[in-house]
Amino acid sequence: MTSATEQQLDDREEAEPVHAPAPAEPDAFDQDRLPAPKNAQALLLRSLLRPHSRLVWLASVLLLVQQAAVQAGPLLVAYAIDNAIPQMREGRHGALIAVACGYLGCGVAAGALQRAFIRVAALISQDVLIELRARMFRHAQSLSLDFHERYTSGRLIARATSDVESIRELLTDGLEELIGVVLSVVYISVLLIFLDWRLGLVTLVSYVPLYVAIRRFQGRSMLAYRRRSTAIAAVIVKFTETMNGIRPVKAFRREQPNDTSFAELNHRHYRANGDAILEMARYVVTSRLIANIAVAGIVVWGAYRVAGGGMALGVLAAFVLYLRRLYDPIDRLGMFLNSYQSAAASLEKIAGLLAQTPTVPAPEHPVALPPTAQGHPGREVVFDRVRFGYRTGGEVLPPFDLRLPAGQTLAVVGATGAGKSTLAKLLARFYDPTGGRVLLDGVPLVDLSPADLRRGVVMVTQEAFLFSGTVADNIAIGRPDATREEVEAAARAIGAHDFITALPDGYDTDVRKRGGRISAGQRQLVAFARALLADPGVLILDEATSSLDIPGERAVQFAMQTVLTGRTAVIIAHRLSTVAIADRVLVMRDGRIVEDGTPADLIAGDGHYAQLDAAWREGLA
Ligand SMILES: Nc1ncnc2c1ncn2[C@@H]1O[C@H](COP(=O)(O)OP(=O)(O)OP(=O)(O)O)[C@@H](O)[C@H]1O
Repeated sequence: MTSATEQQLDDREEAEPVHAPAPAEPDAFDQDRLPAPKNAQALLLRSLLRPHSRLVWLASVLLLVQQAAVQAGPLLVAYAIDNAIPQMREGRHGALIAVACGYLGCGVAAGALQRAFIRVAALISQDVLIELRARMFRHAQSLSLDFHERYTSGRLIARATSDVESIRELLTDGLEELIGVVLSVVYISVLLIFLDWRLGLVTLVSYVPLYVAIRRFQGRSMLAYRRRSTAIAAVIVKFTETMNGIRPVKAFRREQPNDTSFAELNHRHYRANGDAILEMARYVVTSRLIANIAVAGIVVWGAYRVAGGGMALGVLAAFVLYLRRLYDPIDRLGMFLNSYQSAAASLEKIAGLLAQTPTVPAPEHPVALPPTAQGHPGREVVFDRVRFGYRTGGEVLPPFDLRLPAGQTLAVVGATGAGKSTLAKLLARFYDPTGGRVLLDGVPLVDLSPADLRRGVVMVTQEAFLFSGTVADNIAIGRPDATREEVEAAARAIGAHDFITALPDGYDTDVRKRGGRISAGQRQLVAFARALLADPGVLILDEATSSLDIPGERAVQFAMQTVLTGRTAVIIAHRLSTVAIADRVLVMRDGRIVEDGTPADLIAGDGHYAQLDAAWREGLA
C-alpha cells in the first residue's frame, strides 16, 4: 500500500520551486510522467484517428477549400482597383458587378464550408475523447496491483479529467484555428510572391525572426505547461486523498495542516500558470514588433514603387490587406500553440499511462482447471520454491515450499510486516513470485485464464468494500449471472438476510445513499455472501483487525464457517477464535515460516504460537 508518508514524499518531490531550472530529461521517477517509448504520443494519436481517416480527409479538404475562398478577397479588391474602376470610368460596369458577385460568393462559400468543417471536426473530436477515456479506464483496470500501489488514484483522476479536458479544448476550440493560421500563411505567402515577388521576398524574410520567436516560445511554454499540468495533478491528488481519508482527517484534526499543504500546492499551480501566461505575453510583444517593422518597411517601399509607376495601386492595397491577414493571427498563433502545448503535455502523460504493461499478464495459452471432486469445491494449493520481493525493496519472502491439501483451513499468524498479506497476494495472483511457482490443483496460476483464476481463488479483503448499487448488486458481484433467489439464498446461509430485509428497501437498498447504516460487521457479512455466491475452490480471508461487538463477532464467525465449508482456505488471522477453527496454523516471522502445525500441537509446544495463544487468552480473561 502507498502509505501516507510515501505520498507526502511524492508530494514533496513535486513541490520543487517552479522557478528552479527544469531538468533537461524528464525524471523517470517523477511518477506523474511515466516513462514511455519516444513515439508513444504519435502512435496514440494515430491509433485514435485511424478509425476516422475518411472524416479526417473530408475535414482537411473542407478546410483547404474554405481557406482558398477566404483568401480570394484581397485579390478581388486588387482587380477591382486596377481593372474594374478604370472600366467604370469608361461606362462599363460588368467587371465591378463580377467582382462584387465573386466577393459575395467567396464569403458565402467560406461560411458554408466552415460550418461543414466544424460539424465534421466535432464528430471526430467527440469520438476521439470517448475512445480515449474508455481506453484509459480499461487500461488502468487491467494494470496490476503494483502499478496502482505506486500510481495513486488521484493521479489517474487527473489523467482522466484535467488532461482529457486540455485535449478536448484543443480539439474543439484550438485545432481549427491553428490549422487555419498555418494554411493561411502558406496561401498568403504564395499569393504575395505571385502579386509582387520583391515585396513577397521581404515578407518571407520576416518569417525568420518570427520563426525564432515561435520556437523559443514553444520550448519555454512546453516546460511551463508540463509544470502546470504536474501542479494541477498534485492539487487533484491532494484533494482526493484528503476526501478519501476524511475520517482520519477529522479524527486526528488534520484540517489545518491539510489546509496549509493544499494552499502550497494550489499556489504552485498558480505560479506555474503565471509562468505560462508570462511566456505568452513575451511572445505576443515580440511577434507584434517584428510584424509592425515588416509592415512599415513593405508599405514604405511599396508606396515608392507605386509612385514611381513600378507597381499598381491595387496590388499594393491587396498586399497590405494580405499582410494584415498574415500578421494578425500570428499573435493568436501563440494562444493556439499554448493550447496545443497543453494538450501535447497531457497526451504525453496519457501515452505514458497507456504504455504501462501489466506485470501480472494473462497467459497466451491458458490451461483449464480440472474439475473438482463431486460436492467438494476445495482445491489443492502448492507453493513450489516460491520467493518474492516487491519491486521497490529487497526480498520479503525467501524461498519456501508449502502444500495445502484440498479443503484445509490454514490460519496464518505473525507480527505486523511478517509477510502474511504478501503470501496471500501471491496466492490470489495479485503479484507473480520472483522465483518458483504457485499451483492450483497442479496448474501454475500464471497459466490460468483470468476467468478460471477468479473462479478458483477469491480474496475477501479487510475493508469489505461495497460498490455503489444495491445490496443485491453487491452480493451478485460474486457471480453476475446469479438469480435473486440465489443471492438471497447466499445471504440467508451467511446469516445476513435478516439485517438486509430490515433495511429501508431490503435487498434493493442503495449502499452508497444509505451506506452509513451498514455497519462494519454487516459489510463483512455482505462480503462473505458475495464470496459464497462466487463459490471458489480457494478462499483467502484477510480478517479485519477492528473488533466487533459480541453479537457482531458471533455473526461474522458463523458466516466465516459457512463460507469455508469444503473449501481450501487461507485466513490471515487476528483473532484466537478464528485460529481455533483452523485445521492448521502457520506462524510467520520476517518472511519465513517458523512454525507449522495444528493449533493443538502448536499450543502444546513452547514456540511463538504457544506464547501468542497464552497472551490472547490472558487478554480475554
Ligand atoms: N506494496 C509494497 N511495496 C513494497 N513493500 C511492501 C509492499 N507491501 C508490503 N511490503 C513490505 O513487505 C513486508 C511484508 O508485508 P506484509 O504486508 O506482507 O506483512 P503482514 O504480515 O501482512 O503485515 P500486517 O499484519 O501488518 O498486514 C513488509 O516489510 C512490508 O513493508
